[in-house]
Amino acid sequence: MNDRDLDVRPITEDEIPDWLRAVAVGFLRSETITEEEIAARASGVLTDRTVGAFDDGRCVATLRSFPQELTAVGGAAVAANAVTNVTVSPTHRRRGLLSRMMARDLAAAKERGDVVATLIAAEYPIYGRYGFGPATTAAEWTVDVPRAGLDPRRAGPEDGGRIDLAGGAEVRELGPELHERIRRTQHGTVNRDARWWRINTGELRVLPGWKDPFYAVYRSPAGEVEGMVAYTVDDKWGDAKQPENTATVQWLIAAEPRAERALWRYLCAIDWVVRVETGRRSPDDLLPLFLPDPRAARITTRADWMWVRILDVARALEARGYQGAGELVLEVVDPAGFTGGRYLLEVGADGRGVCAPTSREADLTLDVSGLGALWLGDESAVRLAAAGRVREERAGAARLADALLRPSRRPWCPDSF
Ligand SMILES: CC(=O)SCCNC(=O)CCNC(=O)[C@H](O)C(C)(C)COP(=O)(O)OP(=O)(O)OC[C@H]1O[C@@H](n2cnc3c(N)ncnc32)[C@H](O)[C@@H]1OP(=O)(O)O
Repeated sequence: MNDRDLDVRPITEDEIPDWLRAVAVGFLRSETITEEEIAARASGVLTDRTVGAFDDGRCVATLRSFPQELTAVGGAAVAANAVTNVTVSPTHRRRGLLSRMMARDLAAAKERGDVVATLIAAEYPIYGRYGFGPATTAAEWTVDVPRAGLDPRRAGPEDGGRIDLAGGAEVRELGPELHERIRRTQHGTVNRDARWWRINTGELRVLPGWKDPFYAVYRSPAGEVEGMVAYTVDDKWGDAKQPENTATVQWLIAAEPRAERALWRYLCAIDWVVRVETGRRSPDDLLPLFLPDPRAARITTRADWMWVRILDVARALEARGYQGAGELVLEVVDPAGFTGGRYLLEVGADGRGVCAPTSREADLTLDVSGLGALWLGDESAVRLAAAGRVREERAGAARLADALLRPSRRPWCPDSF
């Protein structure tokens, strides 16, 4: 059969198990997955947004999307089309199946009125061609606890707050409200639905090998829940029978810096723990500043994390907040035809922007993927201009773009999806 004749189409309920097996093949896990896993994963599949390619009845390519809310700079949530489970079986690679699935999914998102599409890229070179740009950076830190300079006699938070261990059910009860508060202030975060909390507290097992983490909750002096962490600890002993355990953070969220500080210090003060692995944080995370010796916290992994594809330039630029006031004309090149054109962005003294098509001369010309990289403020227009990825049509325009677009803190997307 010619590949062009392979059907790329939404799957039916009956096809979900085959489709899930194809995902497992594409991600090099195994072709056999348990009935329990199929049942748990199937509950998250929206069949009308789940496509597959079928060859002789066998599913050989997969992609699905789901509705998501992404926090823009300034705290507003925009409607995002989150793309995930992208695979093409090794037998059918490089014949255009991903391009066909992606074109279809992005067109549907545009039609629906989503402002952006998002994804976590397995490999850097895959998604730029579809207009996605790397929009957040993930930094994983390792804390060398004995070098951090913390007082080993310390008993707990010095600020009058307290830390309690919690069970999964309590996390499902307290976590969603806390996270909702946090995501309205942190650009780059995405919503966590009830399913996320069930999966991440082990109530819904989508992958084999779940190990119950410890959960700790920080309450402020007034008794308000302000922070939460999930972490596991390994079991390692040195030759001289000294404990050498590593605490690995699954996720740590905090509504206030004091909660963040208390939780990091709590982790660094657990007896036996000599190393704390932080999991995905922002490169400008506060963690090192909470330690007497900040050099004890090193970034050990750093890479692009969430990618953003702008589907509607005007709405995306109006949804976010800005630093300072000014005007900028952007010529956005979008070969896929979703949102290309020349736009005038006018930012007022209140930090809000108005954006509309214009016939004025452009200040900057950039590909829509470049705008995706700039939109959450992680990337710099000056940097992209230096690398030839943004063209300055007027001297100083990239510097002006940075002054408007880059907030004082980096975006952070703690979640994988
Ligand atoms: C959001 C997520 O789910 S991320 C997970 C992505 N999935 C994986 O990494 C699993 C393993 N890999 C795969 O399943 C496949 O290789 C995929 C899905 C990445 C690509 O699927 P394919 O059907 O081979 O891609 P397709 O043939 O449509 O390629 C389109 C273009 O992208 C290029 N391309 C595709 N994958 C890659 C890659 N990994 N690296 C570099 N270029 C790539 C192709 O060369 C082609 O370029 P061209 O148009 O210049 O010729």
